[in-house]
Amino acid sequence: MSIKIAPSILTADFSNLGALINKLESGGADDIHLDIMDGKFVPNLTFGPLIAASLREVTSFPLDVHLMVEAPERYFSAFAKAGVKSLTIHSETCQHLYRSVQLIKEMGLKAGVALNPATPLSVLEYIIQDLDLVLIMTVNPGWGGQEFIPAMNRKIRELREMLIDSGSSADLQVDGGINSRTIKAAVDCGANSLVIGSALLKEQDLTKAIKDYRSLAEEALVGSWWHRAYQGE
Ligand SMILES: O=C(CO)[C@@H](O)[C@H](O)COP(=O)(O)O
Ligand SMILES: [Fe+2]
Repeated sequence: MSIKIAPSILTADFSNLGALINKLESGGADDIHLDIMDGKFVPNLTFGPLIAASLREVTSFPLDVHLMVEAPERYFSAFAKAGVKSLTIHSETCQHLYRSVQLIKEMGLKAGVALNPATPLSVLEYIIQDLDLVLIMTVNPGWGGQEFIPAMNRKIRELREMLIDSGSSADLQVDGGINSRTIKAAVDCGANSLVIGSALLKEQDLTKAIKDYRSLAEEALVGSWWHRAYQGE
């Protein structure tokens, strides 16, 4: 199981997005995390598939889409046409979560499910084997720059146990408030994919910052309780 660093561009200077993406790519990030908000499921409003398609023009970097929108199925095909790699939908927004996951996979994309802080892991019980990624919200969705909710570490640990028990090698992604103070405990508990927004984008030297975050996370991974379960993969 490898560590993945997925910068979120939510707090970026949007007048200069192409240049930022190129810097993150050459700086060694694994994916770019795109936060799509509809002003309904979450109060904030961001952008949609057109921006994803424009970014696709300037980079071949994997685009990882986090859909914080009601009835997300309405946008699957537009994002697929925009050339994104993965779509992560919130369980709270889907009447038919299983069907929505299948639709994403039928479009040839990786499928993820995100859970708000208060949503129990039990919603994943009968679907976990179909997922490429599970995203644990470690803040309330809607804005960058919030504080990590400490109670989420137990949830991360319990989800990692579920993934191991079901033989799944899906990524366990954490999103919200990840920084140099919180990254170690999140990986210790079971996270391997780290969305980092404001803490990363405030750095002058993005290459160094990505490298430093990766080192902190890899060190925590090697010392973690769950690392050995994936050896030999
Ligand atoms: O999905 C979200 C917020 O809803 C995130 O992707 C944040 O944008 C991460 O930003 P930081 O908490 O790292 O600043
Ligand atoms: Fe996100």
